[in-house]
Amino acid sequence: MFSTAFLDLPPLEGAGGTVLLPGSKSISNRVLLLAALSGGTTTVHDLLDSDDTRVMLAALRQLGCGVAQQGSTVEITGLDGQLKVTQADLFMGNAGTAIRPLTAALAVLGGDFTLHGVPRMHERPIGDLVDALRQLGCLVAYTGNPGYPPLRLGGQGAPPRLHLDAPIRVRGDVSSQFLTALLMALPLVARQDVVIEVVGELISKPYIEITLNLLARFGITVAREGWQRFTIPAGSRYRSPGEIHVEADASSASYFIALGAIATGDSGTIRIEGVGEASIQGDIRFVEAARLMGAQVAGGPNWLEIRRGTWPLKAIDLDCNHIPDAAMTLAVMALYADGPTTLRNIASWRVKETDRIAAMATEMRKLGATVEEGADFIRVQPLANPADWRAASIHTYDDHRVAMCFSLAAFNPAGLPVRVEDPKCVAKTFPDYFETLLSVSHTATRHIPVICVDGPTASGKGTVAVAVAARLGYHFLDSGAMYRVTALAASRAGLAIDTAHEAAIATLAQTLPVRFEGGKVWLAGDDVTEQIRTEEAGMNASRVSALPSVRTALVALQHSFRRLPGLVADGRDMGTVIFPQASLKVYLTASAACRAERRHKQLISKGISTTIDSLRADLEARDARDSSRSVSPLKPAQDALLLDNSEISITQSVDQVLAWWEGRQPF
Ligand SMILES: Nc1ncnc2c1ncn2[C@@H]1O[C@H](COP(=O)(O)OP(=O)(O)OP(=O)(O)O)[C@@H](O)[C@H]1O
Ligand SMILES: Nc1ccn([C@@H]2O[C@H](COP(=O)(O)O)[C@@H](O)[C@H]2O)c(=O)n1
Repeated sequence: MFSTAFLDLPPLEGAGGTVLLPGSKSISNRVLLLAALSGGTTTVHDLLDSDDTRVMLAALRQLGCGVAQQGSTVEITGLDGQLKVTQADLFMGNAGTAIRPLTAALAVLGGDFTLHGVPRMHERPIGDLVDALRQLGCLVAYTGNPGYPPLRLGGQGAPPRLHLDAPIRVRGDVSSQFLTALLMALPLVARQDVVIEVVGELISKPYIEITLNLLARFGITVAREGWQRFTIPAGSRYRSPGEIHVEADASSASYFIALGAIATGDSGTIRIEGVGEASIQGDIRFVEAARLMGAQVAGGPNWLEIRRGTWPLKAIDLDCNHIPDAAMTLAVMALYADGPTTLRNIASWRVKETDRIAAMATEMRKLGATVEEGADFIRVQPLANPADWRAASIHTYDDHRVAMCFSLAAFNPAGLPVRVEDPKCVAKTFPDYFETLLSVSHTATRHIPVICVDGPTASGKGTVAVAVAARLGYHFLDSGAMYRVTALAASRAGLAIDTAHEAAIATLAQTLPVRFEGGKVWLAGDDVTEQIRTEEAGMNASRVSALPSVRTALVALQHSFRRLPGLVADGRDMGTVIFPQASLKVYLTASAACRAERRHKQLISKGISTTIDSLRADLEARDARDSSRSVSPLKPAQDALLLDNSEISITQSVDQVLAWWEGRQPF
């Protein structure tokens, strides 16, 4: 997951490949609660691992359920319809799919519970559910603003006396989650037939279909008359199915369906696995909307394949009540359409993680689009000409879907980058979204930004480059380590490091079995991280690096680090030879005395005893060889910015490099 303050997506062009999507949030949290309310143990496979499911799992543990997790498989040992713990303070984060059904289930079971969440959760309405629960006879109190969490349930010792004779009326026109909550809670008390009547036009019916489908898997068959009246039969009782698989998330699929429709088709198709035409999720109908806009979509029961069809995409005017979450993706697709697109019946967007109608309109305007918004609709004019597009920094409102949708703007025909602020907000449903997107996206190499940090020995290049890469979410190339590993491989092969063995060492370098993983360096299965860090290894690296054929042999390996979303490379010739077109080149230096002192401290801290004088002599000898060799000598690139950090801290050095970088961004 990218935990950086922002993620700069370079302009993207093509896309192709297979994506495995995380489990559906709606199904995951429903299944967890149903398993918790059932008796015995339910093994849940392919569970989504996200903020919202973690909130639900934490609550279930607090309530006394058994929870054993291994990867994406979780075993829930349920409560069999009886509370084990009758008092708890439950943190619900911003998970609507957790707070609503838990409120209903705990309210009908009795006990004394408080449920609260993050500030945005306290702005999300729950009044219609509370009204329905109060009709039933449950004790529910608002401890903050009326109509919104936090809530206190019960608190009077004895379980509530429920009035089940009359139909329980609940509004269905704000959120379908209130009806879902009742449908999941009332089987716990169905000593007689329990009837729920929906007041107003029920929105988001497909989510109710998911609820009914899953209830059936757990032994509850609800009788339904249209979408207005639901009856839970007397004697209903939760029965665990033993094992259950969670489908991949159909709304997460929408970004990749859109990707297939937008990205140039040369790179092939986008294949989505884990969800397909047999999905029980309503958002699978996003496929129909994408086809209307021109996407070519083929599919099987649990897979989809998408490629670009009509281009530009076709503008649509669509009632999106059946796909409220996935419809946000259509709004960004509309930027690539041949006319204005209107998405209607989306009032529920206003009460989601943020006011999504306002958020989408505001952020699309930053990209240059003309957007009209109403209480329950949004109309987007396409950005027909490349010149209409603007590079924008997209605010994401702690809303995963805003972040994911706007990543698709990186395919703009103007070749502009897009900044996504707070990219970790995708953790709500799809923690590895950006990694997945970038793994199937392509762009011209020249679009992938590179920052070069060159300079003499021990000037702090590695330290600064690693920190800059971490702040930007970029890859890191330690080119010196390649020369160090090559020298080690040569000595392991019994090759003296001299011109007589240049060809043999170059051959070795060309197929060097080196791997850089999690801060470690591996040579053919050996962890050589520490071994290559000695002063002797540095000196050998300097000798090997003076051999021209060895340098040539290592070029392709260094270029292979230039991957999306960007690279920070440290070495001696990053800016002069390896990445001469780099977007930013920094030549980092410090006085020899300062560098010798730093290296001394570094080695002493590792328990290696040495003297400052000998280190200074070594590093000056190394710099002299590196600067005077015939190929790729150490020197600042003509367009490098010089940074002498003798008198400044690591943090100041990093901030300076980032400030230079920011100064070159178009946002
Ligand atoms: N202002 C500073 N900027 C960067 N590094 C500093 C600074 N002050 C102290 N250091 C320390 O200097 C030491 C040398 O840094 P580092 O190993 O990153 O240098 P390098 O240039 O990559 O070395 P080499 O050329 O051997 O690869 C580290 O222990 C680092 O913490
Ligand atoms: N781009 C580079 C990087 C390194 N070298 C040589 O390798 C030696 C070790 O490098 P460190 O950065 O790990 O200290 C260095 O002294 C150079 O001789 C290089 O030539 N080009």
